[in-house]
Amino acid sequence: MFHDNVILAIDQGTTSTRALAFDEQGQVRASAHVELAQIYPRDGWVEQDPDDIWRDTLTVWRQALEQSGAVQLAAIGLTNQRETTLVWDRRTGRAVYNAISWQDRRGAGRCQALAEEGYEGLIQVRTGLLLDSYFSATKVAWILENVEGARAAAQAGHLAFGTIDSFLLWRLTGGKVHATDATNASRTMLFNIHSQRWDSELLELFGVPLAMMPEVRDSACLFGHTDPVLYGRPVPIGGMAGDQQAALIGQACFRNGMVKSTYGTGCFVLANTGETPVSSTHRLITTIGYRIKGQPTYALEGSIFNAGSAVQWLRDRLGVIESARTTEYLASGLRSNHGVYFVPAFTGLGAPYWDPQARGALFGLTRDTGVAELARAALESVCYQTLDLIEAMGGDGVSRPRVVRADGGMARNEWMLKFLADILEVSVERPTQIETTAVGAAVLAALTVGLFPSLEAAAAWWRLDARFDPSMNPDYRARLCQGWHKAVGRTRESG
Ligand SMILES: Nc1ncnc2c1ncn2[C@@H]1O[C@H](COP(=O)(O)OP(=O)(O)O)[C@@H](O)[C@H]1O
Ligand SMILES: O=P(O)(O)OC[C@H](O)CO
Repeated sequence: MFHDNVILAIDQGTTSTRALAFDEQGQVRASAHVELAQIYPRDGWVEQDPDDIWRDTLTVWRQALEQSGAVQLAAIGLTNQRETTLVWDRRTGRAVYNAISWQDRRGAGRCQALAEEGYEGLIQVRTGLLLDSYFSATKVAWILENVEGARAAAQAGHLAFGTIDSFLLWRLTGGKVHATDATNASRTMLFNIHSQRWDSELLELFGVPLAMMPEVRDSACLFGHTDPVLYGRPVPIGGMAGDQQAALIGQACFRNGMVKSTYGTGCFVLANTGETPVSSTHRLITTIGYRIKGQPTYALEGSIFNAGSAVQWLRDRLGVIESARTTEYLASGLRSNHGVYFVPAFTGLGAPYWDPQARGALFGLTRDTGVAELARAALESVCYQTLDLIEAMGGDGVSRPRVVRADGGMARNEWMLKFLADILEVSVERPTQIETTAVGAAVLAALTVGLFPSLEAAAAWWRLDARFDPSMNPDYRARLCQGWHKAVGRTRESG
């Protein structure tokens, strides 16, 4: 049935939009990507142009499909940067304001005020999230309060809210379907992760009418068909999930306790915690990993805001390395980091610290410190930050995994993966396909069109490329980790 057919995964990310065409064995037949511009209207504000997002989606779809040489497009799976918020007019399909990015901090004051009024506990219990402007609630509230006529139009039922998945689904189906999946809903701070419904009290708290909200569906289901004008015939859209949850699926982390860690600009570690949500006392997020046939599988998540961005900074701002790849050669040329630590808190520290005031710092510099030490310290910082998350998860009762599955662009760096294994004291596995986000979206769509009998069967698409085992002397490791924690402490004091 699938011979010469492909499943198309569309991955609408923060800095780029990608499409990958997968064959029935899970092999990538073709891919295309386009960079997405960010708009910075004010300090702390980050937006994107909804029409760019839509145009790029169609461009990468067409390019990938053309290159794949496939006879038929069997189904589409969507995955997306999460939390980014859009409000559009159902009558025209046009967004009433730019997409407000997950990175946008304009809702911080509102969150602070709500925290002072004592809402943190309620929000954590209902949504699994920390009260933070990272999530969608304060973004949609801002649009309703600041875009002329928005509130009245929303009350009259003309406006629709959605994260990027929902917006693309609306456009792809020609304005026929307004829905999202449970993983994306769980990032809005308006969704009750226990009842699996929009929370009326939270909607009221943020002044968001229920009529604006998309229907919440399973991550794998027939969301709708594309408008025939797009491909000549309707194509089923069979899967949707937020990008980090899609990576959990793409990494085949289907059993309770399995952990994946994605290293791109930032780093997101997710542990599958099974059918019971684990409530964190260590400032991690409880989120929906995926929902299949009405049954949610929960995950515990730790987000690090700066990982690959530390390497980018060395390359683009300091200009001391030619490419991200050279960090591997530089780091492996040293016997030790000579006490140099880099805390890349460019935009504050994420989990488990959640310190927006902290700023980046370098420690332990001497006259002998050179580019190699800086490059190595940047790579090491990503590993130490992962350790902090794994330890926080341990504190929340998630037993230390035996293996961490790593992916994302930075997982190309083998020196880093070996150091990660040493610091975590667990094995690190890298799959052959490090674009696991797209794999996850394709898996969900493939499940819906009957390529897999169950989600777990999609583990057949996961193939090991390389495994890194820990071998560092425990005392030496303990000294290194101590140095890191001292550096983080000093960074926070100086913020
Ligand atoms: N070999 C490498 N060593 C270290 N860092 C790398 C390497 N290759 C890519 N990176 C870093 O990984 C990031 C790119 O990963 P990618 O998954 O494409 O990111 P995103 O999807 O967040 O834009 C960049 O920040 C880059 O600096
Ligand atoms: O687009 P990415 O890969 O940077 O991922 C963004 C996350 O989904 C934000 O929560």
